[in-house]
Amino acid sequence: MSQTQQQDADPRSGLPAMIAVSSGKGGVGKSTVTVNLALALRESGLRVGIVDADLYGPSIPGMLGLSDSGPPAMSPAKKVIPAEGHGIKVISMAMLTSDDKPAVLRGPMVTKYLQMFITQVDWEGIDLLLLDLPPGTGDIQLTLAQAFPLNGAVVVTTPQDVSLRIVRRGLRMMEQVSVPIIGVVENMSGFTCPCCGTVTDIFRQGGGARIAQALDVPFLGSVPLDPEVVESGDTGRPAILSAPQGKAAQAYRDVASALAGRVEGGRRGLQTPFDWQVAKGTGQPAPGAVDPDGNPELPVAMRYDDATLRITWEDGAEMAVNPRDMRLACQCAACRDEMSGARLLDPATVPLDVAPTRIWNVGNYGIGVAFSDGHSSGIYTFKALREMEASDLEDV
Ligand SMILES: Nc1ncnc2c1ncn2[C@@H]1O[C@H](COP(=O)(O)OP(=O)(O)OP(=O)(O)O)[C@@H](O)[C@H]1O
Repeated sequence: MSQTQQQDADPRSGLPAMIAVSSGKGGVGKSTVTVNLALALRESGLRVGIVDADLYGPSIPGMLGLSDSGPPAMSPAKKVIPAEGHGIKVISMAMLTSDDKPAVLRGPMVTKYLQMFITQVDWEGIDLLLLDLPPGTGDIQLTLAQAFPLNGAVVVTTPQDVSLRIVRRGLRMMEQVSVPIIGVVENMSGFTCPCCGTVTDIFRQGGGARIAQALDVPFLGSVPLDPEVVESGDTGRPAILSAPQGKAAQAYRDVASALAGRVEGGRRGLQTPFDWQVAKGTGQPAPGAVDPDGNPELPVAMRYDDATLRITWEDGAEMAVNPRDMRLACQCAACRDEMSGARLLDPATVPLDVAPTRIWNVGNYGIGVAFSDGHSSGIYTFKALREMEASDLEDV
């Protein structure tokens, strides 16, 4: 297969919208929120899939009654067919390993599995993929945020004030890789009495809303602590289905509609993913809207003419980038010494008319560029690109 053919078959293109569900620490009910949200969104007409990205502690199949689904089958197009429980398609490490064989994976394998879960699974027809992340802010979270253009992240927390610091860490990580925070969900907020339905606050109430306010992100709603939720999770029939009129089910529906509203209204910048074959003139990313109060480090349009890459930023600023300056500014390990930052690339080896042949998005925070001199390992963050405008370029 030629390089061009490979590029045409970019497995990231045509992916559904993706939302990560994360939490600063384990046991706050993130997976339970994920399955119930998926079902609530399905009730509202969306076709939803779940990627159980908690490779070391997969729990989604059990919650959807799929504990014995066995290894997944392959489609004629050689894609993995996800299992389906209560109308929700799901892929999980639990389907690939048996219970008594825990997944022991080193970093590169983690990346490989996550990429496989997203690009090698038949998600055809799915509108929205929820990614149930493992708790915390480690490798898996970063890999996903960097490799795929996540539309946003939902952070699940419990009401106690002590969660604030932990949630803040999670939000910062998402911020660093430009994944927008869709909002905070407070779980186990108040206890619902199974006899009379009265809600009693066990922890100090409203911690989730306070966290959201303190960190200046939207609050999506609270889900009560409800024995029905535990029971239904254990039996593979989530609360939305087993007690559809219950307080918890109603709370999940409220969170789902707040989430859906924010996803639809919240798309900004260039439309991602994109894989722009600059040399062939195909796949140019569709532009987003300019907003004078917008993000100065978010590109909303890119075009290439007159041997110049022209970028429009959300704040309306226009920038013209010379492709050779861009090539010489490459920060990849082949072009820069990782320790000292000194340039390893000899400018004399870069043709004066070097041009980008292909530009693709890297997550939500940058672009990868393939140049006509054959170099394609550089990543240009939006922040670095915007700063190129002001910086003195090195002598060439
Ligand atoms: N609103 C709720 N009311 C009562 N119990 C709940 C609620 N939400 C979750 N739980 C229970 O809390 C336990 C942990 O939930 P879950 O596995 O969803 O957490 P998690 O944050 O995904 O954990 P981890 O990331 O460590 O796997 C489960 O037994 C679940 O049934």
